[in-house]
Amino acid sequence: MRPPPPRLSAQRRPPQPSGGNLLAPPKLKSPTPLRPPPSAAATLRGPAPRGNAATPAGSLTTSTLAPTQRSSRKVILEPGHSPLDWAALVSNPKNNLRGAGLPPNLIRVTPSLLKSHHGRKGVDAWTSYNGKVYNITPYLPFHPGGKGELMRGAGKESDKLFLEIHPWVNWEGILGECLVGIMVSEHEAVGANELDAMD
Ligand code: HEM
Repeated sequence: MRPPPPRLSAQRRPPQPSGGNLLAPPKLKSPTPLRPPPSAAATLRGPAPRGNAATPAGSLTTSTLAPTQRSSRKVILEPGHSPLDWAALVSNPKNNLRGAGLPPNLIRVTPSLLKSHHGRKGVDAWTSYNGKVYNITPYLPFHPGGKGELMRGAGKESDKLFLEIHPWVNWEGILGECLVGIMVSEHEAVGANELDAMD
């Protein structure tokens, strides 16, 4: 038979689970004060992954991956190329981030036109995502994964690569100002290459 637990005044003692004589850990109010507010850069990304009670949304302190699988492939960006610097660049309408020599309207881009924008020999690098074509050249020095990684999508469709690596990144939020046009099949680009002119 167990000895009776030490007597404590009923007022001072929190309710105990039956059979337990350990004091409950102090209760934290809410996790919010422990977390810093989201950075301006974070607002350019998509919504934070949703968590559950064990892994609250936004908590990145735990991972189910082995340490070797977790190593980040982010690069150190040159000074002046932070996400905030990019945000400042895109917010200035004087910066033409679509590239020189394009009409103000969106253009029709055939697979061969996309392929010709490979990013070499002074030619801008274009890539497509969800059927839209973007000039990625101005974003190259700002890409947190490095220029080389981003260039893997140059001259071709990037949907698969992008979604494999960071499906949470808000593509349109970051590259919206670099939108060049939309993908069409090879024979659809007839006449003037301006979308308005067709309708
Ligand atoms: C060919 C396409 C792309 C490839 C192969 C690629 C590759 C990568 C890699 C390897 C990283 C580092 C991930 C890590 O280990 O933390 C990264 C990070 C990142 N990339 Fe890309 N990327 C591509 C396209 C893009 C595009 C088009 C954007 C913008 C619209 C973008 C925005 C970002 C951002 C914001 C991060 C940081 C992610 C974070 O902090 O969680 N990437 N990328």
